[in-house]
Amino acid sequence: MSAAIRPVVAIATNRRELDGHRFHASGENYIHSAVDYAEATPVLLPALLDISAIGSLVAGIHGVVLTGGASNIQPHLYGEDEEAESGERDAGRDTTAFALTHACLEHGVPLLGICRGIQEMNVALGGSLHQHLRHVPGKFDHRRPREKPVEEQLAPRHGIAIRHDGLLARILEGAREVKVNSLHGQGVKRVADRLVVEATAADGSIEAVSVRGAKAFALGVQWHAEADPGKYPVHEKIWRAFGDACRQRLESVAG
Ligand SMILES: N[C@@H](CCC(=O)NCCCC(=O)O)C(=O)O
Repeated sequence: MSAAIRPVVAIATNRRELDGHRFHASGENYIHSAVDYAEATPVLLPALLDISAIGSLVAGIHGVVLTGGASNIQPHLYGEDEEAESGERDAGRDTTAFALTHACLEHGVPLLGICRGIQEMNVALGGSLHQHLRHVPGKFDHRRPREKPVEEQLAPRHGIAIRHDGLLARILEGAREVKVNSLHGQGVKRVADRLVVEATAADGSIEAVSVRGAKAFALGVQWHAEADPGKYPVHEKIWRAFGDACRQRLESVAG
C-alpha cells in the first residue's frame, strides 16, 4: 500500500433488512477491493440521498463505485411494464445510482459499475434491460449456482470476448478473451447511445461497457470484479486501473 494521500471513493449501498431493521449496506468485497487494489479510501453512500446534493458531493470526491445489488431496477425507468417475478425493488438506490452516473460524467469523476451497476449506467443513460435474461431465446441462465458455496458461486464460469480496441482491452493488456463469474438474472437489452460495448458472452449478452467520450474512466462490468482480486488477475487489473484514474482525479482537483 502506498503512503501517499489516497483518493476518496464513494461506494453505493443497497437497502437491506436485518433482524427487522433497515440498513444501507455494501458487500465487504467492494470495500477490500477499494482499499487494497484501488488504494483508495472508501466511504459508503446511503441509497436515499437528496439527489439535488449529489452533484456537489461527487465534485468533491475522486471516484464512484456502483455496486451489485439483489434488487432489480424498476422497469418503468426504462419504459417497460413489470414482468412476472421480476424481483425486489430499491427505489432509493435507483434514484441515487442514476444521479451518481450523471454527476460522474458531468464532473469527470471515475465511475466503476459492477453487476447492478452496469445495468444502472445503461438505464441512467437511456438503455433498457431484459427482466429475465434466461427467458430470452438463445440466452443461457446467468444466475448464480445457489446450491454451491459462495467461493464457487464467485468463480469464473463463462468466457467473454473483448472488443480489441476498447478500454477493457487496454486494462487487460490486450486480452481478447477471459473467463468471468456470473450472478445476475437481468442484463442489458437496448444499449444506451452513449455506451460502447466492451465485451460480450457467447450468447451475445453484454458483459462490459464504457462511456463514449467520457472525461474520465467510466466502465461497467456485468460480473463481480470485486471478488478476490488477489486470486483473479482480471479483477485486480480493473481495480488498479480504476484506482489510477481516481489518483489522477485527486491530483487534478488538488491542483
Ligand atoms: N439484480 C440484478 C443485479 C445482480 C447483482 O448485482 N447481484 C449482486 C447480488 C449481491 C447482493 O445480494 O447484494 C440482476 O439480477 O441482474
